Amino acid sequence: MTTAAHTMTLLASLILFAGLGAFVWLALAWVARLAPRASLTMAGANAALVASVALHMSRGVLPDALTFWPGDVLAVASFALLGAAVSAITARHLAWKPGALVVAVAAVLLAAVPYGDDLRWQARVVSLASAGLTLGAGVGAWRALGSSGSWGSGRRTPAPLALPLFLIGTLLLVRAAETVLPSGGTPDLRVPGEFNRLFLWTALVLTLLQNATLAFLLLMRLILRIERLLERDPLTDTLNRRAFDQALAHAHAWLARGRRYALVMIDMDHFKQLNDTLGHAAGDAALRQLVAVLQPCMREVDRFGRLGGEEFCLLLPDTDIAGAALVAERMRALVEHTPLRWLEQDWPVSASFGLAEAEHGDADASAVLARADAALYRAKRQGRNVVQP
Ligand SMILES: Nc1nc2c(ncn2[C@@H]2O[C@H](COP(=O)(O)OP(=O)(O)OP(=O)(O)O)[C@@H](O)[C@H]2O)c(=O)[nH]1
Repeated sequence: MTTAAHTMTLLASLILFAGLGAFVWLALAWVARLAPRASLTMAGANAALVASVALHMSRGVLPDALTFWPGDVLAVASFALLGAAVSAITARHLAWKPGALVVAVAAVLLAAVPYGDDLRWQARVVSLASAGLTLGAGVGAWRALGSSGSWGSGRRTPAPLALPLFLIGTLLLVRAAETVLPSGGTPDLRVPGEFNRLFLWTALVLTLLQNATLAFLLLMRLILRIERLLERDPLTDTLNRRAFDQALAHAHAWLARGRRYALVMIDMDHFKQLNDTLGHAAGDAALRQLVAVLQPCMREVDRFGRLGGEEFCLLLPDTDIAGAALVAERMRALVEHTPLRWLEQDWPVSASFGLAEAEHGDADASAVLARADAALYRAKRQGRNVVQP
């Protein structure tokens, strides 16, 4: 049989868990400086939950004006903060406005009906608002995780990571539904009863799960960021040599299974002269501009890397040399017509292009790369600003 001591112990455990959660998130934000905005918001979500449950437990001990309405508003605020933290981690933008709006509406609705013996209206408002916020956060996280290039990483992350948020939202909906059932128990969580006992046990587990989910999302984001740093050239944000070689080896492995590919080797013309005349900073700007100008000519499946200096290479899967020539010619014309704006003057820029298509006789990708390089060399010999197959 459930006694009042049982439910009070469960409520105290909830305070302990959420309090610990708040402490850990604060440490992550202040000591480890790990996603400080999201971590602080999660600390806030846990702290609001602690305050809300503590006020709930103090009903009848502290003045009603302090424990009822403020406690309920804090409960909704806790879920609003959870939603904001999820957006800060998955979308890198602290979307606090929708949550603040829900808290404000809930606060008004809670104040609309006086707190008396029957607290079902208030329980309904708190549960529905919190469920809406949590499910909203779940949908946001699901979308952000599942979209290609999630978190700017260029690859998909498993959307089901957002599932715990749906679980918590559903539990809150059940709590709201319970208040409309004729058999529904009292919404006062201190009162002993099977439903309250079950609800509090589940809430305990889900509080842990909620914190673990957010911590896991944060870890995932960190891993993706490190992966990105490892494979990107810091100046131009294209693939670095190692990552490009990997992509190339992968494409070459598919050649045996009938999937062709072509390479476009790109090298800026007279880059040393530009560097010497305008300085290294202008050279860097020219390289970044070159990448920005070329990017619209690429498909999502193409891989673009910086091989070194002012030399780049574009890998075009499922493309023959004629297709590569079309792309390269479009790129050449775009580069030629986009001068570098430096010191309020336009400086002409151009690039040379060498092409190669993978052939079944190519032992490995370096043979294809060598042919593209040789073609590029011919393009330079021809006077530059040309495409050479
Ligand atoms: N600003 C800048 N310059 C770089 C970078 N990496 C390499 N360089 C410079 O790029 C220049 C390359 O010069 P070259 O290989 O002679 O090429 P080029 O002057 O373009 O000559 P062609 O390719 O024959 O037209 C050198 O001066 C390098 O110092 C970089 O990241 N930033």
